[in-house]
Amino acid sequence: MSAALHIDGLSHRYGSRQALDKLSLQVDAGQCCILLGPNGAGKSTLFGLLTRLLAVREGSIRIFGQPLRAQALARVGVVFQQPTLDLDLTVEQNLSYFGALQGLHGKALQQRIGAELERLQLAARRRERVRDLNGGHRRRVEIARALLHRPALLLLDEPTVGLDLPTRQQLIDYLHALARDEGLALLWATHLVDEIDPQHDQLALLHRGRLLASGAVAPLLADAGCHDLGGWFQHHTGATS
Ligand SMILES: Nc1ncnc2c1ncn2[C@@H]1O[C@H](COP(=O)(O)OP(=O)(O)OP(=O)(O)O)[C@@H](O)[C@H]1O
Repeated sequence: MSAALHIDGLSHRYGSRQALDKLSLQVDAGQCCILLGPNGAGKSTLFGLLTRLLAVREGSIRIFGQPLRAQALARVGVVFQQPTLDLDLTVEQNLSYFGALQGLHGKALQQRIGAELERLQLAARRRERVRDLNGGHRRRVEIARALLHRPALLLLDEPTVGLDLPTRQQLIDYLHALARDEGLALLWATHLVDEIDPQHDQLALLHRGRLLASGAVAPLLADAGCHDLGGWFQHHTGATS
């Protein structure tokens, strides 16, 4: 079976600045891959390439074995770093608009909206304007929207930025459960090691555009002679997480 996401030899430069350098990475169905990297590591550049905001000039990206075209992107959900909801529309209107773009209509669309809002404990907020929601609720609406068309691969670019600790923890648990219980493949960019589930997650450490290490947590720590992920991150990047 093809990997959910297969990246091979991917490079990208802005003028003379090499933002990504021959990155190869694979994420399988049911796997949560945490893409760790300090500021400027190349995480947003990678997300730009994965979502076709940037053109792939060197290397390749395949989604379930397909090249990165509209058909393959239909199986992908994305939560960008910056919120992209329309604040003057209600939760339902934001989701309806997006659902229609994904080819969902009528009863089926209403059912999908109801189901995702219910799962994220947002059903009571359905008719509220997004402007009236707090940051944690807005993020949950964005996640509901990204899952509306039942993607098999979910891309998350620092999804917990700006949230308080309890809200962050709820989201972290919810996202991990999507991989563990529902078989989604997740690629989740962050610079916070406390978002990692050391038992189940795969790690990919990006630094100055290059993949320094990847794999399961325990062998990576053992290889580097480190006892915890904070120390491991610092050992490789010189940065604190
Ligand atoms: N549009 C651009 N033009 C020129 N250089 C850029 C551009 N976007 C990013 N870069 C550079 O490319 C490198 C990778 O940046 P990128 O934003 O992908 O990193 P990041 O890991 O997402 O960082 P952050 O966590 O700060 O968002 C950095 O050196 C950055 O300065």
